[in-house]
Amino acid sequence: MKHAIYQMDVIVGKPEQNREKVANWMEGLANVDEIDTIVLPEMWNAGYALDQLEALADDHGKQTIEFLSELAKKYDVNIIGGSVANRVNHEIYNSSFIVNQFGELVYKYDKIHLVPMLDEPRYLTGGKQKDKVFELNGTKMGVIICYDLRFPEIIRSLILQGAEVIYIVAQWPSSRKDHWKILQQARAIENQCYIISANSCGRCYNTQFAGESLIVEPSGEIVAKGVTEKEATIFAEIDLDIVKNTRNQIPIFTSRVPHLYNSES
Ligand SMILES: NC(=O)CCC(=O)C(=O)O
Repeated sequence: MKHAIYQMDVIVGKPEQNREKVANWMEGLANVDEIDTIVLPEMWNAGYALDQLEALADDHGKQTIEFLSELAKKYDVNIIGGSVANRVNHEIYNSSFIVNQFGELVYKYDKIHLVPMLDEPRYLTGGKQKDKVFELNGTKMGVIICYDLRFPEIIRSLILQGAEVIYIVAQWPSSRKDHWKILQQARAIENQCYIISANSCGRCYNTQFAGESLIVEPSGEIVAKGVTEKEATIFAEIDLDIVKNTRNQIPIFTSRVPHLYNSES
């Protein structure tokens, strides 16, 4: 599966301009014919203009779904639609929409863990649905949003549902970029899966976002990486046989003893 990740400098508070930016980026992908899946970052419609989201959030994700569907059909690609500010009645969620190459919405995920350091709990509502895997081209996958990366339980849950690839869409700050890299490598190793991340790279008020979007193999090796704090397109092909081989060589999923784990839930 060939991927193109958009490490985007999101224009804060300007959904229309950001949609135009994404459309132009796709238009400019020289080899779009060969790409199977596109990945966008977190909150790419409005950025972290949290105090303006009442006016800027997409109503029931309608505009976003329509926009992503059209692009998916036009370029014959699956789209891991990053996430957008999404108004559902009186609440605003940080929601990811996944669209397949036929333009069909295959999954929606609302970010569960809201970030106190970015004031998200004041403006957003946390997702209430349980995480689920989705399928693209016959492969089970999962998506999480940024801060979710700090909660290993959510990725393990997706893996136990059969996911072989986990997408992380993010606006992760430069100030904690070591965590960004190390946590992704750890999640890839402990779950023997691919981790594919799209981070943003610009500034929002006083926060600089790190870029450094990654593709990490099940061994923890980084096979592709975006530049630091600048816009970039990261191309990488993943080989799902590597997941199977890794799981055969170090069979952690048959060695697990779940009835001895003192789970909280
Ligand atoms: N957008 C985010 O969720 C940022 C997460 C973050 O800053 C952190 O986990 O550290």
